[in-house]
Amino acid sequence: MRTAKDFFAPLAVGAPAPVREIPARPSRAIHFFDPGNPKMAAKVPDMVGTVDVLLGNLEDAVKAENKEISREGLVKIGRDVDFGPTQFWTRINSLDSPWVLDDLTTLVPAIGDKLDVIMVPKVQGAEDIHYVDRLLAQLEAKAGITKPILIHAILETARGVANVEEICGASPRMQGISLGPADLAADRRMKTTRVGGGHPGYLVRQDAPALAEGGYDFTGQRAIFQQDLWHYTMARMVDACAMHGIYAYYGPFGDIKDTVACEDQFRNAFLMGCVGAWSLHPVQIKIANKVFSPSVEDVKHARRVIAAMGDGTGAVMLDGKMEDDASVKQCKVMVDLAEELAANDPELKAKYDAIVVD
Ligand SMILES: CCC(=O)SCCNC(=O)CCNC(=O)[C@H](O)C(C)(C)COP(=O)(O)OP(=O)(O)OC[C@H]1O[C@@H](n2cnc3c(N)ncnc32)[C@H](O)[C@@H]1OP(=O)(O)O
Ligand SMILES: O=CC(=O)O
Ligand SMILES: [Mg+2]
Repeated sequence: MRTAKDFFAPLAVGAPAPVREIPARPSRAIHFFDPGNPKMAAKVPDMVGTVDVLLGNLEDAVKAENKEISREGLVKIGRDVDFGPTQFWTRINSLDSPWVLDDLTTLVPAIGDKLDVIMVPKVQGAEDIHYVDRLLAQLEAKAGITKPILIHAILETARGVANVEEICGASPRMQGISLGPADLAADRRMKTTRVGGGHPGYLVRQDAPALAEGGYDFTGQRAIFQQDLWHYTMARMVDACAMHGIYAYYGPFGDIKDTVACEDQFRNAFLMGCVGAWSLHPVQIKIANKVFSPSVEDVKHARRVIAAMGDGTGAVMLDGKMEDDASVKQCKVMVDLAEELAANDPELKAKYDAIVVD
């Protein structure tokens, strides 16, 4: 384990100094595209400014025979496109794959000055982050890169979940973590066959009504309540990320046509502390942008509480509810996020600016 004195030292002579704090940049939707798919690649320049993160995916969903074409496509996009306010990320192949070394040794020299974050799939423990950390430092030094490339890990193995705290704290490059429900389900031997979302079989059933003569009626209709399969993992991930000052994300929602359930899944993540989710299809960008932006009502309420609480200490009654130091802190989280997002999103800024606090 690196000692505190060494934690922020560059891991290669000539590599840029690691950041001390992960910048709070908007990342409501991490939009996946295959850089080797000409139709998707052609859409990228026009998506700049409409989405917070554009991620060129090289891992799963790219056919083995197309890995090199996709990598070359990503280099071309990285060189040609001006990303403006939009972040540019990539997802490399897994660390045990035959492609990952070429991914890193090609991408960093070619477009390392454009890449904000590298997403690493199937992370099992801190050792995986240490490997990428050192290699990135060596490649950055060799290429003369001046801004350190950050690392984002996907939580999609049972061992990764068991080690999530150490993964989050493994390097000052750690930007955040996404839940990868599809691979995680397979690795855990869950009996689901979908990409994220709920499952109708994972439920709690209303108690059977009692009979007048004693006993219970097990034959009638009873309400069922579908439960969230991902709650435990999401909660562990959010706590681990918050503890290390990095960001948590829900990952993919594969039922592209079910925009309603997608919105629900994203909203659960937002409420639990995530800052964004993946978008697999352009239709999911709008959902993420909406859900991960505080609503006008929430911002208005938060501003009222902050105003009513003065210096932020003590207790007041507002609309019949007690507010105190802890509710002010929650309201500040909401208002700070709103301000961060509005700084990049004029439409959102206009909505928040129009709020009148009574
Ligand atoms: C499961 C765990 C994971 O690892 S999830 C992450 C890996 N998966 C991915 O990255 C999947 C990315 N998305 C896709 O491949 C496609 O969106 C899938 C889901 C296959 C659907 O594609 P398709 O049947 O073409 O959809 P469509 O006809 O509605 O497309 C309309 C136009 O939009 C385009 N489009 C589609 N997806 C994207 C995208 N992600 N980024 C940019 N453009 C996209 C299509 O090419 C199509 O374009 P056009 O109108 O024909 O010119
Ligand atoms: O990569 C994402 C997943 O769900 O698997
Ligand atoms: Mg996966």
